Amino acid sequence: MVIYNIFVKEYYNNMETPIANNRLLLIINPISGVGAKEAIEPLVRELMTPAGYTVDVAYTCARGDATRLACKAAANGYKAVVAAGGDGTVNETAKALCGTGIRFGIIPCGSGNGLARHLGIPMDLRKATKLMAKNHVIDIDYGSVNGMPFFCTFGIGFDAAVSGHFAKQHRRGKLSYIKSAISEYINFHPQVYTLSANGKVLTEKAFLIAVCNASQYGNNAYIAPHASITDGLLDITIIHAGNPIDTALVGVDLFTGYINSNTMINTFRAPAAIIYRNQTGPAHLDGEPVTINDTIEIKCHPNQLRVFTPAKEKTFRPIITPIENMVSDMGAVLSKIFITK
Ligand SMILES: Nc1ncnc2c1ncn2[C@@H]1O[C@H](COP(=O)(O)OP(=O)(O)OP(=O)(O)O)[C@@H](O)[C@H]1O
Repeated sequence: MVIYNIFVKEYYNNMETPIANNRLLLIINPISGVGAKEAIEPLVRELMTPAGYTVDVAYTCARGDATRLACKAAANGYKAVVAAGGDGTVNETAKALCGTGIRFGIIPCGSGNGLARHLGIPMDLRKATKLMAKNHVIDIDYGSVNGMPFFCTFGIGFDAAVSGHFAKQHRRGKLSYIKSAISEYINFHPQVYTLSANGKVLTEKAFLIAVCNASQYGNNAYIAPHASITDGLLDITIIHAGNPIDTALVGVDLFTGYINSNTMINTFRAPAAIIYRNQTGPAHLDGEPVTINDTIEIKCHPNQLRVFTPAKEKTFRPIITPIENMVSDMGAVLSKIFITK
């Protein structure tokens, strides 16, 4: 912790004078995911320097650091900011960059990496960095909930309960998510929500309501498989409360990409929505637990964040895309083992 504090202090000292050239700030969250982070800094220097960037590096010490660092970089004329972490780090960093035109890069090393996966950014760290070095960018939408931005998904109900449980775990990574989901399911009670969008109002007892800018929660769990991140709309998925067999089938469809055809689901697109519930309670923004009001105002903000992405956008195909992504994940794990050896 002391070492990381020194890193942040050094970075702030270096930023006393405004910088006007092609500076890139790499923000590394040392506790995200389960992998070691030592290789990231040299990798980014090696690949982004020939791409025309001068690389500065800062490590986060606590929640909120990535936002403070990215704000400072924006104020000091940095041209690109890269977050190495999971969706929480991506959220904290990206929210400081919306509307600035500063290029935002993701090196996915979190537990879920939902936004990176949606954008087609490789899970292999070298491949993800090589992709940034190609300098291809698009402007993506983001969503807000009572003024708080999210880039991947926002949810209330079961997914919020899982993110609350996950945040208390000492170990991060996929396995901790699975453990949290099982332990929350046992005591979970669905609530009644009233949702108003596109001039219609509906009231129902739901297992969860997910509002999606991107197609997945992370770990290839496709809660809105056909969501576009550049259409100015949010995909709203309501999962009805059902019995354990219904829920298990929704779970299967979540990973095969067929959730939209499951009879327990109601899904639609809207540029904005309001959800009412009986009381203030838990929710999650990009997997980070928050407590929010009984009245939840949701909006889409089109084309606000400039992100490094692959040049070609892939169309989602049920079964095929999940299998392709699983294979590519295995490749990333193997390459990690190979590099550390
Ligand atoms: N040095 C630190 N010590 C403790 N927490 C930190 C530190 N730096 C950042 N954080 C917080 O760690 C949390 C988790 O980070 P992040 O979401 O990137 O990883 P993850 O949860 O493993 O991945 P994902 O969100 O993809 O599931 C964030 O809320 C972030 O604010």
